[in-house]
Amino acid sequence: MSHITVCARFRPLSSKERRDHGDSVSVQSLDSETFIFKDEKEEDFTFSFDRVFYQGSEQVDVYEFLALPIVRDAVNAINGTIITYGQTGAGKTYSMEGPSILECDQQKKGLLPRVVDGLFQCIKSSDEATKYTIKLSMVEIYMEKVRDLFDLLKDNIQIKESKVHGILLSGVTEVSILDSTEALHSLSRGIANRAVGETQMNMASSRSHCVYIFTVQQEFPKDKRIRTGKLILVDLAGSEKVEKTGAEGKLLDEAKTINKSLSALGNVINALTCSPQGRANHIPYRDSKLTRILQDALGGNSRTALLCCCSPSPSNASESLSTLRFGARAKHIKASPRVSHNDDKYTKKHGTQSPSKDGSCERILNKLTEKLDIEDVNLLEELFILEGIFSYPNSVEDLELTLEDVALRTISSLQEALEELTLIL
Ligand SMILES: Nc1ncnc2c1ncn2[C@@H]1O[C@H](COP(=O)(O)OP(=O)(O)OP(=O)(O)O)[C@@H](O)[C@H]1O
Repeated sequence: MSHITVCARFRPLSSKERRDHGDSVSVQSLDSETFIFKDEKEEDFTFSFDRVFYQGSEQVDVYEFLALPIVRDAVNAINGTIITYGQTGAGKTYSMEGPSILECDQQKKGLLPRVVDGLFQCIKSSDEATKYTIKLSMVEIYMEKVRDLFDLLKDNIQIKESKVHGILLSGVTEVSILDSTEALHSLSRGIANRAVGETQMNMASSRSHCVYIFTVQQEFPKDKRIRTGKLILVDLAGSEKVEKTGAEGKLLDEAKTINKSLSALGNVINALTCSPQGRANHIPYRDSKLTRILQDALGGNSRTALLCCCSPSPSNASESLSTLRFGARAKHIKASPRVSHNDDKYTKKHGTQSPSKDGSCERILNKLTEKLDIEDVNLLEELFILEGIFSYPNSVEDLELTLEDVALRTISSLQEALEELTLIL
């Protein structure tokens, strides 16, 4: 079963497009899921998506279909990702933010402010005893560097991987948000910082990927159990081809980097799509910062929604066609979301991922082989794998993450042992 929701959205014609081509459009609706698209050579292509939002569509419809199920899941510790894809000017930011985060009429509010409202509404209607904490981080990926939008001095954030928390942005600012108003002010601050950075670097927002990360933590007072759901929204850089931008020098470098990271995204999607059922083949997440940040999101423990934004005008037909093809390919991703417990017992029970030993394990085991029986070594190896200690720390942060992983797993083992004892007594 596929857990990626792929939708297409056509924005209204712009005044320039109207001037150039009058009211003519390349898209002919068949129903709410299927349409015929006419390319530059007047050839017809039929596309089917989970939902198609035509020119007159409302922001609320996009939110309710695409985002609301993911928001509900995030509050229940299932990770979620919402991505807007398309050429510059296709409506990605309009769909994501609306005309403005802080000041815009209710009807035009974009996904972000609606997601914020949705999160707090879900929390309000959930079990009162459960304690929720929501944190927000905002980063921008520009020229393969990750910049903290709440602290512009942190302009080269490193991406780390923890067995418990999955993909992490090392040292990124996390802002605690207590209600919708506070969240919107924080988002607006991040967006304003993005503009400041752009001026500093002489760059346009369409040339970078903007990533919004909401971390929703649940604490159950009865047993102090903690579950975390991560909700990531990504407003991608424009997907137009390099040659069409007519770029030179720095602009050409930017365009190439964007194309590289978007094709890395395409390659990851392809690898996931082509993976034989139940067989783990190599997924090239490490080929770009974007795919690395989205690793958890695309690879399994998440629900993902992709909004393919297009211009309906014949003047943009070739770019719209490539956006739609990207979406059609993504539709084949197979992923199974799971609840993010802060231990890996679930994974073990369900057998979705088994830790593999890497060089550090091998090094220690080789050394031990010299002194111990092969049976002892085999037992140790089993222990390594069970404990999931398989990454050799190459920095203090890595070491801290590994220790935290082990500590959390130990705590949860103790909790489980205590539960079992309580049942016996
Ligand atoms: N659904 C829509 N309804 C009304 N106006 C829209 C819609 N989508 C986009 N627009 C308008 O079209 C223009 C371009 O949209 P937008 O800035 O969202 O594009 P974009 O894909 O984010 O481009 P960039 O890559 O430059 O960020 C804006 O003026 C926006 O207000």
